Order: sequence, then structure tokens, then C-alpha cells
Amino acid sequence: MTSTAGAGLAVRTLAVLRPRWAAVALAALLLVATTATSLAGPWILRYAVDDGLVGDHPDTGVVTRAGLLYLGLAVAGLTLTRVQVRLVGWIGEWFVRELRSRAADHVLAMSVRYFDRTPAGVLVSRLTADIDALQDVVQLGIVPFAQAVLTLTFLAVVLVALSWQLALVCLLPAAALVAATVWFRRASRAAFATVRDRVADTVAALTERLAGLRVVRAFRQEAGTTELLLARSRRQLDANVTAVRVQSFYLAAMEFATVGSIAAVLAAGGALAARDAVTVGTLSAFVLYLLLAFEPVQSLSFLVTVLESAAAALRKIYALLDEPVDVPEGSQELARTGPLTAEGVGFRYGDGKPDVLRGVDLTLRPGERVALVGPTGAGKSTLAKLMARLFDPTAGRVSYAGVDVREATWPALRSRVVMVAQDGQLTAGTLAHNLRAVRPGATDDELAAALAAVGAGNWLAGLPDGLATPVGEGGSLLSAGERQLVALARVCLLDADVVVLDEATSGLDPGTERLVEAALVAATAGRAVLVVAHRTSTVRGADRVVAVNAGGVTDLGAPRDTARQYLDQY
Ligand SMILES: Nc1ncnc2c1ncn2[C@@H]1O[C@H](COP(=O)(O)OP(=O)(O)OP(=O)(O)O)[C@@H](O)[C@H]1O
Repeated sequence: MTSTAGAGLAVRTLAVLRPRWAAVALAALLLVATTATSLAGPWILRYAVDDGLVGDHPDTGVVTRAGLLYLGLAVAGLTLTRVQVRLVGWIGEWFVRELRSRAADHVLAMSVRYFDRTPAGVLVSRLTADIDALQDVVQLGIVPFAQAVLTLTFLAVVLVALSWQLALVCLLPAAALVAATVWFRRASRAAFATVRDRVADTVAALTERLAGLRVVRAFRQEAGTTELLLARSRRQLDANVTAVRVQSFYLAAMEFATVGSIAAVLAAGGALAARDAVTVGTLSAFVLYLLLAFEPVQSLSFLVTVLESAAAALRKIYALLDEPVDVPEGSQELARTGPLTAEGVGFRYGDGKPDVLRGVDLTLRPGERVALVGPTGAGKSTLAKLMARLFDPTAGRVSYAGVDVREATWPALRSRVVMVAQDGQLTAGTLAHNLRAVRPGATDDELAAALAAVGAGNWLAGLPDGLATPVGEGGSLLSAGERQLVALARVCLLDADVVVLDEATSGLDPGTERLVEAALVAATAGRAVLVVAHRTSTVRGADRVVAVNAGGVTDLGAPRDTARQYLDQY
């Protein structure tokens, strides 16, 4: 992590925390106070030794006062620590929740194209693992890190204040310790990276051989396999031994620096005390402070690693938040009704990809029913999605009642134009849950009425659990026909002016097909419909047929017999 990148991350994180600045400031104050109280002990000891014990007349009053002061500060420190831990925990929870909701909102604002491009696993990992990784870090990483840095800063000041001569004596061992710590960080990171690689190698070899066990058996490769696994294990062991060696060297260096500096301080302190340049109390306090310094130095090297992984997670989350929304919301309201028009629309799936559509002009008038036909892969679904603004064209524009759909607010656009995929878009949950997805406030009666409107009233009545019937992931517990009926009931609930339908390609038995046809007519009565037609009956029921081919569109007019010949090609 470069320091500028780290600073940028910190500034951005503080910006996220701004609404909770008072709590953050209080937590920082508490941190300073608790760190200061945790370092008061040796100073009190110095007071007790110098003013109470050393000299010809030991003063037990001073010692008692020192004891009480120590006790009081310890109790105050523990109490403040409790408050600080709870406060930091609360800030951490808030921060993580805030990030999760911002990231979720951001992802939800993206177009379906974004989800095509971005593997679901990556998004799930951003919204769960990466964000959860931060939760622990707040309490177990940032606070101890700040504590260690504060402790070392306080100690540097206190040691110099106690005796600058003794502080000078400690400089050399301290420099050696810092050098050892820097070396350790670098060496241990490399050593542990090697260990992880070697473990991955072993696991890969094992998985590969286990998966291909039949081949191993068939070609009598057992001996070779064992040898390979042994070799991988040996390499893993070697890497572990190196990592442990690095660690033991560092611990030895730490011990050496501790013992070395205490010995040097005692030797120098003895000489200084003999000349009355330092008191016995000062020397004792100094040594105790030195002992307190090594723990934070050691933990810093570990904490930096923890913070680095948190920074990596944060960076990924901020990168997600920085991705521009590819279907940004506009601010215009829309007229109650009007034509849905494509003007010179062109589209390609990504830079360098071929144009799927070029210069397409198409108008869907209020109440009109247009069927899109064309060979597979011609771009019918793409055009339908552009008309419903599931994503935006790369050229030209789509407008509703004269307003570019990019300028419209989402509530305005979604109450006018909706896209319904007939065989998809059902999620695990009950029938009611799936219907309410499009109108959250709908009552059970309204849901039942919508199903009845598409001719599925008897079906509903026959379900033992009625609206509480689970539909399974993707509607897997329903038949293809039932899924389509539910999707069409949703259209009734939505009550939009324009319905864009991608007709299911899966074949239905003739009885069900008639049911679905009737449902389609019922659900779309009085609305404009743009349907990607895969059934001849749908084409026949249209007012106008438009063929999509070679990136353009041809208006075939009403589905009369003249058009019929053309349609037969598809
Ligand atoms: N998400 C995508 N990423 C890249 N290319 C795509 C994507 N979706 C579709 N395409 C390509 O765009 C072209 C048009 O696809 P589209 O699905 O619009 O055709 P279609 O006419 O609806 O076909 P079908 O009748 O088979 O559903 C095809 O060449 C297809 O391979």
C-alpha cells in the first residue's frame, strides 16, 4: 500500500463516517485517555519510590496515596475502555451496514448488462465476504493499531521526559528493533506467500489425482502419484520451515533488543544514579516503560498485515461504488400515455463487438400490438430490452411520449413501460411473494383477482396452500405453463401502459398453449404490447408484424397472408 493510496482510503473512509463524526471523535478521545491511563503505572511507582521509600524516613502516606492513585486510574481506565470498546463496536457496525447498503443500492441501480458482465460470485463476495472482513478489522485491527501507535508515541515522550540520557542509550537497540521489524514484515510476507502457494500446489495435485483416480488405477500410476504427492508435501514442509525460521529469528531479535536495552539502561542508569543525575525511582520507571514498549512494536508488524487486508477489501468495495451506473436515472416525469419510439437505435455488446442493431426506427403506438419476428440471434430480444430500458442504446434514442427514456425517473418509466420475461423471473418463495414482487402493497384478494384475470383462478383454487404455495428456485416447482400464467398475472398487477414481452420459446402442450394465449390476451388488453414472438398464434394476434434481420427492422404490416410467406422463413 503506498502512503498516498492509504491516505486516500483513510480520507474516503472518514467521509463515509462523517454522519457519525461525534461518535468517532469521542472514541478517539477515549482511546487517548485509556492509553494514557494504561501507561500511568511506572510514573506512579517513580513517585512512590522517590518520595516515599528512598531516603532516611520512608513515608508510608506517599506509598498509600500512590497505591490508591494507581487503583483509581486502573478502575477509570477499565471503565473507559469498556465504553470505548462498545462505542467502536457500534461505529464499526454502522460503517459496515452503511457500506453494505450503499454497495447494494449501487448494484441494484445497474443495468442487466452489468449483471451479464459481472459474475454473480464477485458481487456476492463484495457484498458479503469483503464487507464482513471489515467488521472484525474495526475492533481487532484499527483500535489495537491506533493503541500501539499512541502507546509508542507516549512512551517516546515519557522516556525523554524521564531522562534524555537514558533515552539516548536506548536509541541503538530501538533502531535495531525497528530494522528487524521492517525486515520481518518483508521476509514473513514472502515466506507466508510461498507457504500459501505450496499448499495450493499440494491441494491441486491431490484434487487432480483424486478426480482422476480411475485413470490412475487403470494405468497403474499409483507409485507415480504417491511420489508426486510426497514431493509436493516436502516442498510445503520446506516453505513452512522457512516461515518458522523467519519468525524465530525475529522473536530472538526482539528478546535480544529487550535484554540489550535494559542492560544498557541499567549500566548507564547506575552510573548516572551514582552521580545523582537520575533517581532510583526514575531508573525503575524507565525500565518498566521499556518493557512496555516491546509489545506494541511486535503487534504493529502483525496489525499492519491485518490492516492491509482490510484496505484491500475496502479498495474493492470503493471500486464497486465508483463504477458509474450504466443506466442513470433521469428527473423528468412522463405523460400518462404516448408512443414508445426507437429513433436511429444502434447497439453493440461492448467495444470492439459487432453491431447487433443499426439505425433502427420503430414506433409502438398506444394500445397497439406489435410482434417482433426474425431469425435466431437477429437481435429481437436486444431491441425489446432497449425499448424497456433494461439498458441503453449505443446510438440513437428510445423515447416515451417524446421524452428520451434516459431523462425519465424510474417510477415514471416503470409505471408506463415494463418488460416481462414469461418463463423466468420467478424466485424461490411463495406464489404471493412472487406476485407481490411487482406490487408490494397488493392484498391477497388483488393477487387472486390478477390470477383469475388471466384464467388461472381454478388453478389457484386447486392449490392446497393457495397463494402460500412455494414456487421453487426459478419457479422450478411449477410447470412451464403455470410459470407463464404467473408472469402474465404480474402484468395485470403492474397495470403499465406498455408491456414488452419476450415470449417463451419452450413448447407447451396444445391445451396449455391455448390457456396461455388467452391469458396473454387478457393480461395485455387495452395496453400497447411489443412481443418477441415465437408462436404463430402470437403473430396472428398482432396488429402489426416487424421483422428484425441483419441489424435492421422491416415493417411487414398486418399479419395477412402476404406477410405469412415471409414469416414462414423463421
Ligand atoms: N449478453 C450478451 N453479450 C454479448 N452478446 C450478446 C448478449 N446477448 C445477446 N448477444 C448477441 O447479440 C445478438 C442478438 O441476440 P438476441 O438475443 O437479441 O437475438 P434474438 O433475435 O432475440 O435471438 P433468439 O430468437 O434466439 O432469442 C446475438 O448474436 C447474440 O449472440
